Amino acid sequence: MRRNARRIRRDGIEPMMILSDDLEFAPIALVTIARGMWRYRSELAPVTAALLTLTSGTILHAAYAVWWPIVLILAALTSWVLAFFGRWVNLTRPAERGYAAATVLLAGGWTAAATAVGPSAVPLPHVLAIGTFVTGLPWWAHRRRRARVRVERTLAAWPEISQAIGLAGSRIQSAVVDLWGYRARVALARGQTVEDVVSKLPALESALGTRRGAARVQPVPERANRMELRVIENDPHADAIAWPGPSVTSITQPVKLGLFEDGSPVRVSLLRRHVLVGGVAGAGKSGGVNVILADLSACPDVVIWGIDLKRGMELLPWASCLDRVATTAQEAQALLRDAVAVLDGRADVLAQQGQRVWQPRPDAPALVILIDEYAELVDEAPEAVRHADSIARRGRAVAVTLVAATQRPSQKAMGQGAVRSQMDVRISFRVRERRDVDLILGQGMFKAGWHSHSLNAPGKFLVSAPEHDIPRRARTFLLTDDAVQCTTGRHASNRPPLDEISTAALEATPTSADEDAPAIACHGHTTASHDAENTLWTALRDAPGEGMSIEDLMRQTGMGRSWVYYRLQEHARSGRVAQVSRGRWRAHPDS
Ligand SMILES: Nc1ncnc2c1ncn2[C@@H]1O[C@H](COP(=O)(O)OP(=O)(O)OP(=O)(O)O)[C@@H](O)[C@H]1O
Repeated sequence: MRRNARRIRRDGIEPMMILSDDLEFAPIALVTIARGMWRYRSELAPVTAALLTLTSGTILHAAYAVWWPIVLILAALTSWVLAFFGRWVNLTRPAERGYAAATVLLAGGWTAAATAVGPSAVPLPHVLAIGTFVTGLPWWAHRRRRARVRVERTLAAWPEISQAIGLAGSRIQSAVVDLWGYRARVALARGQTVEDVVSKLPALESALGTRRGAARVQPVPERANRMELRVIENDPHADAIAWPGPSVTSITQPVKLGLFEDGSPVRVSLLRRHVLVGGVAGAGKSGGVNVILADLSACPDVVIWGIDLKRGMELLPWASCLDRVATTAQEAQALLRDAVAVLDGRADVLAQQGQRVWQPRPDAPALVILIDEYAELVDEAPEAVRHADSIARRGRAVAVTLVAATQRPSQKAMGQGAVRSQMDVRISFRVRERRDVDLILGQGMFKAGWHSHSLNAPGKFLVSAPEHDIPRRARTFLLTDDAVQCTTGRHASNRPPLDEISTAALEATPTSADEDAPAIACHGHTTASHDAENTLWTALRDAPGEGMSIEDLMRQTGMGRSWVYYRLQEHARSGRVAQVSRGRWRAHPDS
C-alpha cells in the first residue's frame, strides 16, 4: 500500500485519499469487495451457483456418498417441474423454462456424480468450470434480467434522488420492469402530494438519468400518499398504430380510440355525451375524428350528421355513411337548426310518454353531429352557434350530441356560449402553450399533471372523461385513405334513417329561405325537395328490372338517406313502388 502511495506521488498525481499506516487495510478491502459482490450479485449468480454446487458435492461425498441416486432423481424431478410448471414461478417464456430445467439437470447431475466419486475426480472439475461458463452465457445476455438489475440499481439510489429533488422521506415500495420501461409504486412522505411530484418531473427525470419526457406520475386513487412512477424507455407509440377495424356495433358500447402506453385500449363511451377535440394544426384532431366516425359508422343505432366548413375536405370521404353533410355556413346553420327541431320533437314525445331518456335503437337512433373546426362555424355562422349551444345544454337525454373539433377552444372560438362547459369528454392532442391545456381539458388540469403541451407526435392525446380521470398518454389509431374507403363501402348500405318522431319534427319545422340552400344531403323540407321528389319518381319509373339501390337514388336526387328512405316507404305503402330485392327499388309497372 505504501509502495502504491509512493508511486502515485512519483507520477506527480495528487492522491485523493491518504491511508495512514494505522488504518486497518484488510477490513476496508473486505467491505469493499463484499459491497462489490452484493452490487454485482446478479452478474455473479452463475459463479455463486457453481460454488454452491461444488460445496454440496463435497459435503455429500464426505458424509452420504451412497445417496447419489436420490440426488439424481431429485434433480430430474425438479427439472421436469420447472419445464412444465415454470410459469408459476414467473418463467413466462418457453425458452426461460427450458433454460432453467437444463441448468438444474446439469447442476443436479454434476452433484450426483460428485457425491458418488468425489468433486475432484477427473473430469468433474473441468465439467463444472465449462458448465458454469456455458450456462452463464444466456444468463448474462438475458435482456429482461439486465433491465431489472439496471432498474434496481437506479431505484436503490432513491433516498439520494428524493433528497435532491425535494421529496425527502418518500420510499419505493415495489418496482416492475416491462417491455417499455419500468413502473414503481412510491410511498410519499407525510404532507407530500402527487401534485408536488408532478411539478418536479423535469428534476426527477434528470435525477433518474432518463430522456426528457420519459417519466409519468399517476395517483393511486385509493391512497393520497401513494403514486405510481412510470418511466418509458422504449416509446410504445413510436410507430403509427393501424386501425384494427370497428370496435363496436352499437353506440351504447364504448368506442376504442387508440392505445395507452401500456398497450391497453382507450375506450370511451359516446352515448349521451358531447365531445371536445382540441390541439394545434397537424396534431391529429381529424385523425381522431376519423376513428370516432369509423366506429360510429358501424353502429346501426346512430345517425351521423357532419359540418365541415373546410369545403368538406375532412368529412366528404365519409359522405356515404353520413345522413347529412353541411359544407357552407348556410347549410351548417340549417343543419343545426334541424338538430334542435329533432331534439325538441323527441323531448315532446318523451314527455308525453312519461319517459326521461331516449334509448337508441336501429329504429330510434341516436343523432351525433360532428363539427370539424368549430371556430370556423363561430366566425362564419354565428347564428348556428345558438343552436349548438341549445344542443349542448339539452341534447343528452334525447341522444342528440355534438363532437366538436377545434384548434384552440378559447371562449371566443367557442362562441361565448355554454358549449365548452357542456363537453363531457375532452380529448387533447398536442397544444402549443401550457394554458391551452386548461382551455381544452378544463381549469386546473395542467397543474394536475395533464401535460398535453409535451405530447411529441401526431395522434398522441390525453383523454378526460368520467371513466378517465388520470393523465395517461395514448395514441389514436391511424386510418389510411384505403381504410376509410373500405369502411364506408362496408357500412354505407346499413346506415339507418332518422326515426319517424324525428322526421315528423323536421317536417313540422318552419324553414327560413336564407338557411335552406340545398345541402349535400338534407331532409324533405328543403326548397329542393319538390324537384327531388320528381327526380326520384322518374328514376324509379325508369329503373331497370333489378331496381335502383338507395345510393343510386341518393345520387340522382341529391338528397339524404333518410329522405330517400321515407319517400320509398311512403310510395311502398300506397303501392306505387316495390322492393325488387334487398335494398333495390323500382316503380310498380301498373303505377
Ligand atoms: N394516430 C396517428 N398516428 C400517426 N400519424 C398520425 C396520427 N394522426 C395523425 N397523424 C399524422 O399527422 C398528420 C396530421 O393529422 P391531422 O390532419 O389529423 O391533424 P389536425 O390536427 O386535424 O390538423 P388540422 O387542424 O390542420 O386539420 C396526418 O397527415 C397524419 O400523417
